[in-house]
Amino acid sequence: MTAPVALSCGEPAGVGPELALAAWRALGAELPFVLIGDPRHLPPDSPIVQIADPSEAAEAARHGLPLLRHDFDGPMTPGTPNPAHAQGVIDVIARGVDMVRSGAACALCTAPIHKKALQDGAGFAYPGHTEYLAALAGVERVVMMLASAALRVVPTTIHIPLSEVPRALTAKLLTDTLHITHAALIRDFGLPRPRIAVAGLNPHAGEGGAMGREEIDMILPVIEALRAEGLDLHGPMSADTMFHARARESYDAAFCMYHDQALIPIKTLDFDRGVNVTLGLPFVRTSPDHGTAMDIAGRGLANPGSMIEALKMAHDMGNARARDAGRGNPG
Ligand SMILES: NC(=O)c1ccc[n+]([C@@H]2O[C@H](COP(=O)([O-])OP(=O)(O)OC[C@H]3O[C@@H](n4cnc5c(N)ncnc54)[C@H](O)[C@@H]3O)[C@@H](O)[C@H]2O)c1
Ligand SMILES: N[C@H](C(=O)O)[C@H](O)COP(=O)(O)O
Repeated sequence: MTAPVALSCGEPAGVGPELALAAWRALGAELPFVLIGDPRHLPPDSPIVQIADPSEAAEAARHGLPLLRHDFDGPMTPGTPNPAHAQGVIDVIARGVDMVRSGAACALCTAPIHKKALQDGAGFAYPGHTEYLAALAGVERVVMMLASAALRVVPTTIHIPLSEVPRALTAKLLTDTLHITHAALIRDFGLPRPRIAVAGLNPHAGEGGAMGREEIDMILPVIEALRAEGLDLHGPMSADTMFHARARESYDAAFCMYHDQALIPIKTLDFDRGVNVTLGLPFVRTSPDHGTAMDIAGRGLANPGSMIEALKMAHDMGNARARDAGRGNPG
């Protein structure tokens, strides 16, 4: 029997807990996952099955939402984070990582956290899951990808102010991020020769140096060096014209320079099915593409599509990696 996906509860006052329930209603026992969280944070009368061990999840999922209990102190009001919950949210993520690293779970899926609430409530030192998971795994460099049937995107820089992006972009960062992306497209997305389109940083990809020199001084030399290694890279491309339907047919992933350059197109095209997946970790981690949606939390309005896709991707990738490991294939 395959291990379940571990689903961390995320911000209790956000839409995470209700989406876990909606995902169980959609997936049932077909795709066993276990929510790590506090049963009091789910809608009243939710069909929860509390379990003591992840190995019980598959059977439990036939009857209700499998839940590994993690108690939080203090009340939960939908839409308003309780600072007393912040440390618990962080601890649940770490518990999920322990489960997947021990083999008790096949992959980790994370419900959204409210970053500022964690900073204010518990001094959380990381801008998001991505950086926290890298620290927990002891990995220096990980990569954020958002993926859906319509598009895959990678932002090279992630959670930093826009004003700091040009300084943060270095040839080494671009090279490492492209290597990780390329390897993951082969290993986890089954693309033997992935085509990667690399965006420029500036309008019109710098217009030959008239609107910025990062393309000439750094991005193009990195592309040329990696092409010499055999990577199928195109660019630097003008970011404004690389996301229309015809352009998207020419590549498997769009490699972008900063957060919104990458995330605006995918959230515009496929907000209800986009999945955030962290590349470069020693385990599989996915998440829905949206945040805590405080404005609609607890009202039954949240669309579970992205959570369902995130659970499916976690399950499929986690099991594919386990099969590869069984065959002695490091991927
Ligand atoms: N994986 C994560 O942990 C993650 C991802 C993105 C944002 N966040 C965090 O979430 C918090 C809120 O961020 P935000 O307001 O920018 O983005 P958001 O995605 O929470 O909300 C943006 C808008 O989309 C709507 N929305 C979001 N999810 C929806 C769903 N499933 N169904 C229907 N409508 C939905 C919201 O109601 C809101 O109007 C921030 O703290 C942010 O950092 C966390
Ligand atoms: N950058 C992501 C987004 O905007 O959708 C989001 O903040 C998630 O980041 P983490 O997975 O690092 O929490």
